[in-house]
Amino acid sequence: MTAVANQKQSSSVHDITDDKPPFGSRFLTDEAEVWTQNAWDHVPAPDDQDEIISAALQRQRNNPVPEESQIHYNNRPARHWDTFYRNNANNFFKDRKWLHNEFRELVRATEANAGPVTIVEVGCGVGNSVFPLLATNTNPELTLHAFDYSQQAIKVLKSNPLYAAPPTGTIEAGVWDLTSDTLPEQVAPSSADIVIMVFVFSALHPNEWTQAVANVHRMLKPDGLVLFRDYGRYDMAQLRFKGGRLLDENFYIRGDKTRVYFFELDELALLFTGSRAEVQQAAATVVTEVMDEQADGTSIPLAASDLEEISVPDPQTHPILLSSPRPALFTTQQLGVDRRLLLNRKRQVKMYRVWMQAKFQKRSNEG
Ligand SMILES: C[S@@+](CC[C@H](N)C(=O)[O-])C[C@H]1O[C@@H](n2cnc3c(N)ncnc32)[C@H](O)[C@@H]1O
Repeated sequence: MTAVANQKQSSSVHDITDDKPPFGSRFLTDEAEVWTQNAWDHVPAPDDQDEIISAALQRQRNNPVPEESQIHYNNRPARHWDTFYRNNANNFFKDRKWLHNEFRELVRATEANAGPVTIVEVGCGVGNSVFPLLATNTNPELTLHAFDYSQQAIKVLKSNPLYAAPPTGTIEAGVWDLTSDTLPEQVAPSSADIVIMVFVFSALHPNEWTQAVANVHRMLKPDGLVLFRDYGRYDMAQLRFKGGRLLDENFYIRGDKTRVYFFELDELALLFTGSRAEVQQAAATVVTEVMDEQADGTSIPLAASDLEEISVPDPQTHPILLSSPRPALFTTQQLGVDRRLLLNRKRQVKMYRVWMQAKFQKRSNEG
């Protein structure tokens, strides 16, 4: 299967989860029931997962991308996304209708009486996150800014009829590189209430992470929120990469020349909050949330091993994060692993997906 086809499959994964109960509330108690649904939450990986991971990493490390090609892929990556959107227009990613289920702040921000709210999406693509928000928005004082470094993506986004005539609120899109050293001119420092980052951070080179986080921090108001969702370590999409795709540890080039990184919890915590210690803190929060769900009867107990998996930071943190002290820019409101077993019932295929989901809040004492 080509990487593009792989990606298509991962896109359809999002379709399956649309309009379903939020993050972590469908639990598989009886293995015999497995084929009765399209998706289950927090399903531990199969017993032989360690061997599957080792074999995949070995295969990938044995045949990494040669250095001269790395330069080619990492140089002006936006053009590869331009090609991607020229080939796929708005037919690839489905609308992310689940976004407001996962992040209730988005529901509040789009209510009629919410008052002035500014939301910025970085790496918006063709608008699969902003248009569902705009379509259901009843807040006349909502301002949506959508940025992507692919000119082609922004062109397609602007051709959406909702862009020219939003039912209420305003939307403005533009070309901007999240890793540049200035903010987009439409967004003043400390002016955004919410920044949405959905499957964009994984497209950056690890060398670009620090600047990207600094930019997001700079555009947010004190106490403003980052709503984050992206690929997690050893997701099925990572393990499927064959030889000739590995750029750096956990960082790959797809067949269409777009890049993708697979994150671990402690990496995200270090990047946004500056310390590993917050990982344990944050992980404990996630565990509590899951247990609260049990208390009100909506779910059933997690396996102990699953909880442990959430609360122990992975030692394989990218070296770039350990090379110098990180500033404590944000606090963590949510940081968790969303593990889902997705089933293709027709083909009787099980897919173990791993996503990271987080809410980071800009420290109020920061300007
Ligand atoms: C996987 S797509 C996700 C698109 C959109 N967020 C969604 O949910 O459908 C990743 C997007 O990030 C954009 N992107 C990657 N690196 C970027 C950067 N440095 N600055 C701005 N956009 C970037 C790509 O052009 C692409 O549109």
